[in-house]
Amino acid sequence: MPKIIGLTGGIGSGKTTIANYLVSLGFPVYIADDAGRKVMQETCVIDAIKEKFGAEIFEDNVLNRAKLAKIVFDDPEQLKILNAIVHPAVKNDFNNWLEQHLESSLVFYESAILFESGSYKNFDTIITVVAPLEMRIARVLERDNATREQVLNRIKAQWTDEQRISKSDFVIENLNIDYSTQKIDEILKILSIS
Ligand SMILES: CC(C)(COP(=O)(O)OP(=O)(O)OC[C@H]1O[C@@H](n2cnc3c(N)ncnc32)[C@H](O)[C@@H]1O)[C@@H](O)C(=O)NCCC(=O)NCCS
Ligand SMILES: Nc1ncnc2c1ncn2[C@@H]1O[C@H](COP(=O)(O)OP(=O)(O)OP(=O)(O)O)[C@@H](O)[C@H]1O
Repeated sequence: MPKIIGLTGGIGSGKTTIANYLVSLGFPVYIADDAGRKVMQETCVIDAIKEKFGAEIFEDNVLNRAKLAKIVFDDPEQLKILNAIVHPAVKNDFNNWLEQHLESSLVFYESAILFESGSYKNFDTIITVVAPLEMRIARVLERDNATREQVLNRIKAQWTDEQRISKSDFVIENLNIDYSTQKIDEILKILSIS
């Protein structure tokens, strides 16, 4: 059974960038955002979302993600409802994915909400990526063509870096990609020894 390493960090911290580096090294990495998108195309999940949020957030049976994002990131109670629908499906999807990687010694689970969702309890080690708040916001504004308010609403739905650091085994301050990849290399050496 592989050791499962959680990789987390707030929106715009750079965890997907670091996840891509791990993939380039040949490690199996499970990307929770991608899994979320995948399971949200399953009929049972679509039906549950329609029931709770209304069919009007779908156009030609395709979910308008921006419309749903507005609803759930403006109201924590609505986000809880959506999480309760999607997260169990992602957990099931991850277990199926893990079955494909039983021969690996190390696999990674990348998600912005490892702590918030409680899934960190299933992992041996947690690596958290951090960056100054304004740097994270600027990165997401550029990447997603989002508004500052939209980014801040997502940040409000997530733990703070201080909260994450207090429960992490390793912390990478991702100001510079070269430094971050060097830090990951150091962590990998420690993990492969332990
Ligand atoms: C509301 C949705 C449709 C918006 O989709 P959109 O394409 O705009 O965002 P995407 O899913 O790519 O997420 C982008 C980033 O938003 C943040 N975010 C997404 N979901 C959540 C959440 N439940 N809580 C806090 N932050 C979140 C994360 O930083 C994530 O990396 C989508 O985020 C969603 O379905 N979220 C609930 C399910 C979920 O938690 N998915 C993420 C991992 S399982
Ligand atoms: N050290 C860095 N220097 C400059 N830009 C960076 C750095 N790290 C990441 N980025 C860029 O910042 C943006 C956010 O990075 P990334 O997508 O990896 O964040 P994330 O933590 O996965 O965010 P999300 O929670 O939205 O998935 C991307 O456009 C990425 O290319």
